[in-house]
Amino acid sequence: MTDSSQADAKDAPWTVLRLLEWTTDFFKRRGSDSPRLDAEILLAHARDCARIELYTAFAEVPAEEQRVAFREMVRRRGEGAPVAQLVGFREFYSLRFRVDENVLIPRPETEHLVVEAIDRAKPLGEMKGEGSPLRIADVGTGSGAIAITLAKHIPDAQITAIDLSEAALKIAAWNAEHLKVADSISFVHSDLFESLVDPPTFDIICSNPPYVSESEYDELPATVRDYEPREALVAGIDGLDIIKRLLETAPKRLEAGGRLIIEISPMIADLCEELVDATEGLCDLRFLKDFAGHRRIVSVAKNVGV
Ligand SMILES: C[S@@+](CC[C@H](N)C(=O)[O-])C[C@H]1O[C@@H](n2cnc3c(N)ncnc32)[C@H](O)[C@@H]1O
Repeated sequence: MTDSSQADAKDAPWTVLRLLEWTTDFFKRRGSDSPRLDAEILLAHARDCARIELYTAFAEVPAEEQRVAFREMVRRRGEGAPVAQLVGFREFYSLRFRVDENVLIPRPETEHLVVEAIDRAKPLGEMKGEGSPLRIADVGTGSGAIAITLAKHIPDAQITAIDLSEAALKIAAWNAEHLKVADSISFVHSDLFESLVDPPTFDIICSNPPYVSESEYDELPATVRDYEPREALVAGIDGLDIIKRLLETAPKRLEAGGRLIIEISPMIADLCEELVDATEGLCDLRFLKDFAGHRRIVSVAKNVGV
């Protein structure tokens, strides 16, 4: 490039395309896994448009206030803030969930759990027959991603969404209201099932529990560790504290033939298998793999006749 063409490039207007290219490069240098996507989501948010609309606006120069808003989000993203927290939402199973620092940002892996629950709901619903709605629990509901998605996809299900965090329950209830399924879900503040009086039983218990060990937590990227709630992630020295308690309680809380479906870390899959084998009342253990081919979901039934 000659001196004069370099000067021209420097003075070129900050079009949508130029902003995206500069920001992508900046995020790449900051170690983002998805620099272009991050840049597009933030710019679309600053312009209050759909991401796809940026593609027909490459030559446009955003208004000054949009650039100021964008610059601030880019700065915070550069420091490690998750994109979902900057824009205030995350897509999960094609639904838009509000998120903030009080809830785990829903992850794509958790969609495998939802698929398994929807698949299992069909035969269980047929067994119960019309007029007997399926009862489903989502233990550790966070933003409500699992409970709300199931309410959208399993007609007439009665869903109990439980969390130990009152702040998370408020976000989940807001999401249920805005996604128009509030009538199907009861939100309960509880340590697992402990506050549920007069033990209700469920046809399906779902949970994406905390499953990170203390030592793994220290190794998590700062964009997770510094921004998402520790209580949503860590479960004791081996990551199994909550899973062990869920397995212990599940046989009492499930209908015969009902299913417990839990997301796990692939690193504890063998230990989970041992724990399930040692739990009386559970049978038919299946692991579902994520897109990387790792065992990510445990799906296990309660023995008929227990
Ligand atoms: C990994 S997050 C999952 C959030 C959401 N279900 C999702 O998949 O995106 C775990 C959630 O479990 C909640 N939690 C942790 N310990 C709990 C307990 N003992 N009883 C109920 N909820 C608990 C946390 O507050 C957090 O919201």
